[in-house]
Amino acid sequence: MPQKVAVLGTGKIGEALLSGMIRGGWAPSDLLVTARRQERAAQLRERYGVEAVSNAEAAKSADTLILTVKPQDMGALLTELAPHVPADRLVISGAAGIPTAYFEERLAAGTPVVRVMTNTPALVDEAMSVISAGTHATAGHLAHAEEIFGTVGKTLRVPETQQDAATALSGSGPAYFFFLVEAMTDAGILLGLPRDKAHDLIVQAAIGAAVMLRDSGEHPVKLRENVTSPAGTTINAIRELENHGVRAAMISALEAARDRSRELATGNG
Ligand SMILES: NC(=O)C1=CN([C@@H]2O[C@H](COP(=O)(O)OP(=O)(O)OC[C@H]3O[C@@H](n4cnc5c(N)ncnc54)[C@H](OP(=O)(O)O)[C@@H]3O)[C@@H](O)[C@H]2O)C=CC1
Ligand SMILES: O=C(O)[C@@H]1CCC=N1
Repeated sequence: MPQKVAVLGTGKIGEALLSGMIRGGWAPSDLLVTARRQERAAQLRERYGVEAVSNAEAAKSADTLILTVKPQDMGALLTELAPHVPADRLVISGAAGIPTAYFEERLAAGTPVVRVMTNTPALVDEAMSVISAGTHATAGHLAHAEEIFGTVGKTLRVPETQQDAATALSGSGPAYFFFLVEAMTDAGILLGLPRDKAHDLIVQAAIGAAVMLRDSGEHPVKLRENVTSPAGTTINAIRELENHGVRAAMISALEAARDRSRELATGNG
């Protein structure tokens, strides 16, 4: 019998995963979704041909439950779910910050829990999903989580102690690149380019740089040196970035994101 998977709290991340699973060949009849609002449930039914059910029904009829509500909503969801989740269900949390122990304390003894931090490039099958096992999760459970999240991009197993750092790097990471593109587009406007042209130039530079980072096998320092001609334009820009402490700002920013992930551990954030 095929494994049934339910996505509980199907918002941005839940929908990105759901759509990726369907693109990856999962039958909509093997998938269930839950939503807090009726209109959202109807939208998901219409878009994907999946059944939208209550959280309790999902817990009873799916083998794997993927919880994709906000950390602050996780406590209420677990209170609702706990009486309905048999201990043989695999529970996968996609929430930032919340440790597997939080779920284990609230669900039946022995319930396998896997924690996953994915990111929004799941929408274009370029996610980075970082996966950790809870106390009762086996190699088989991790492999099942990898099979699910592998439909939307790359996966990597890490010890759970590294999850808050992973959240700061790859979970939030796309936002930093969007922020940079926004700032560089503003710079293009200052330099006299129309916004749409500035946007296209920066986005293509970003795509080119990303593909080189992924495929060239070169260290980022070497790639940057190759762009930086003696007495040229690039070194003048780099001097300004260093003068403004951009490297230190990045380190502090990611440290702040890691710390916030730790604070979300209680689910009350
Ligand atoms: N956004 C991102 O880049 C990333 C987010 N995450 C994590 O993913 C999780 C979801 O984030 P995101 O998708 O951005 O958030 P969204 O708000 O888009 O999605 C959460 C959804 O859960 C629904 N919901 C809340 N409570 C319940 C409930 N009791 N039963 C059913 N549905 C419920 C919400 O309904 P309603 O629409 O009514 O609010 C909403 O649609 C978070 O835990 C976040 O930490 C992880 C990686 C990246
Ligand atoms: O900002 C957040 O809390 C979520 C988790 C990682 C990305 N977005």
